[in-house]
Amino acid sequence: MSTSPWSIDLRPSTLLYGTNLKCYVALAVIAFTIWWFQGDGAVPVDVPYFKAGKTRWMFQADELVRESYEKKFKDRVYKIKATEGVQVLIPPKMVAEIKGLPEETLSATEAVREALMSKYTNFCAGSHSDLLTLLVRTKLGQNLARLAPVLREELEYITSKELPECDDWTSVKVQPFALRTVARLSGRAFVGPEICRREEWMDVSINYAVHVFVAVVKLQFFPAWMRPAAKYLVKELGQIKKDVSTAREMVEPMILSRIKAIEEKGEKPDDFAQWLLDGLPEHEKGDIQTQTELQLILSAASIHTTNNLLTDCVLDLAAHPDMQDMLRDEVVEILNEEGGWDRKETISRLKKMDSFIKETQRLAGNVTSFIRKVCNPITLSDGTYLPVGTNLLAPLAGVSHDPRFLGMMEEVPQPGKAASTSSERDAAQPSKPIDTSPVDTPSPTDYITSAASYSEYDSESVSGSTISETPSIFDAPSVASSSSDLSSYLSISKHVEFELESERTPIVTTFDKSRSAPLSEYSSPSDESNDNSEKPMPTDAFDGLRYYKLRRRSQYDANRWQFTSLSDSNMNFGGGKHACPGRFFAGCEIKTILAFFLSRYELRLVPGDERPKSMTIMMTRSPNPEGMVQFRKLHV
Ligand code: HEM
Repeated sequence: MSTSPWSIDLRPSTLLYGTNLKCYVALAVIAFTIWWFQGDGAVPVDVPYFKAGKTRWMFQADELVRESYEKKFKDRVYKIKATEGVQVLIPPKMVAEIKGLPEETLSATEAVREALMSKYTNFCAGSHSDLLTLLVRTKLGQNLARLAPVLREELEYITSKELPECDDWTSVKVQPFALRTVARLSGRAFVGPEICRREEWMDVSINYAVHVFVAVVKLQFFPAWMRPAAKYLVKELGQIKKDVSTAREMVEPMILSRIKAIEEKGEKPDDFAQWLLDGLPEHEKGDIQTQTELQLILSAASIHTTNNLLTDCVLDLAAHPDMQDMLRDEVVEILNEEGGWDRKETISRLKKMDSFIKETQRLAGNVTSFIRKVCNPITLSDGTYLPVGTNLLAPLAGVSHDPRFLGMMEEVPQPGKAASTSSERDAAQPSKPIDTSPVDTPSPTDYITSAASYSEYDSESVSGSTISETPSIFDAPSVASSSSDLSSYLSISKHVEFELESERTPIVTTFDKSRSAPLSEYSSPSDESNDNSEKPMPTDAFDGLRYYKLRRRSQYDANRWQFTSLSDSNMNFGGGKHACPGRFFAGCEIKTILAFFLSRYELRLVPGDERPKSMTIMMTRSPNPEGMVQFRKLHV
């Protein structure tokens, strides 16, 4: 019998009936009570508490984080009791201090492993995580131009099959359609056309992440010491294993035939599966299990994140018909030019759309970001001591409404002196910036970093955010663990360095007034946005051109406020070495889909409805899966 994701499937299944139902309820109550009273098991961190019940964290984390940030703490470090244990929230200026710390001191991998309970869910790229990230950032990022027409082809295919005709206004449930669309397009880039159109692939690539998430939520109801036994009550753990074996059945013949084709004809397809095969050390090329698991992890990292944003964009388009007209004009002008869809720079020229997507993400994006675990003690510049085991988060839901970080105020809090680690203190060295990479140096106006230093063109095509983020062989000991692995890794690494070098624009290191010169590209007198509405709207309002207007201010701003730019106050893609390497692909995918919709349909909310509200479960905010929008074919 199918149960809701919240129920626990106890065997035998008859347990759910008759007197056994009482037993089930009793067990659920016991589990809930234990969960409620269980200690958080967290290390003591001497910072103020924002008092709130765990259930608030569970169902209203967005309001909770925003309230705690806005009403009380803003630039101070504080903590909240969460279902995952006590979480320490750090403001942007502290993120700036610590984001460059090495993995041995501040670990993203450990934090994710713990948050996703890898011990039980097996969700972990393990020693291949650096390779996975490197390939996404470089090979996938650099091939966006080649992929764009392929993605469009896949989009035409799925739309023709799954979107109704829409000759007149037709209601469409946005989230499920968008999810299948993103899964199909991503699948095309990840595993190629043979597999991506198979329904079984669609199913596992979407549901593997769902099963991991639900398993984690269920396991959280049990204290850590009960989980080794409680895992038998969580049916999703079994589904995860099944997903891997179903995926393996598809991946295995593909990999084997590719290895054969390379040997016999030297033929190579152009997709992630091939880049991964090329990137793995020789003795792992036949390791089908690893390649299957990495494909599922890649799908989990990319499909739901991209779909959530795409769905929110479609809902915002329907709620703002004026934006539709403006974006459609831009799309028609740029994409309808000769070869528009196929040209390398086309997608990056959709600057109003870029702004619109970024604004949607600001208001509907993550509740928190920068999930990290302290592995060596850190002392922040304000004296806060973070012991080993501290769980860190950035309070994104609060920061994203703070006018100081949206170019609306001149004065922003200055970064403090940098954090120090225990080894530095032990050596009695004076406090010095730990994150010494020039591009990661906070600017005086905001803690802007990394990708903001790349031009739009480079961001779209290079897919690198900072030089310091380009992994060196020294960053990847696990990949380069033997001499043959080393040469294999080196060959990727050299290739990558070369490509980055050749496409990179000069890195801007410190804030320079000359960069504030008005940007002629954005200053056309005929431009409808070059009017008295240059000022962004208040931060609670949806202003689709907010970032477009900011980008018009100077070359510096043109880079700083792109969808893919990172900063310590705009952390929807995280920050530092682990910042999302797939954001360029996500941007390309979303722009391609929105441009396609806009050039063929008009959209509106269902008459009488408001824009469907997002839902939050713990740190995850997602669009309402029932949310409807009406589509109608444009008659041009
Ligand atoms: C709108 C869509 C997306 C959002 C909002 C998003 C967000 C994030 C965030 C917040 C992180 C953690 C960064 C940190 O801790 O500093 C991350 C990491 C990651 N993302 Fe994305 N992501 C998106 C799309 C994608 C796509 C399309 C891919 C792959 C094609 C991808 C691949 C990854 C990978 C591999 C990591 C791990 C990086 C590492 O640990 O080094 N993401 N993403």
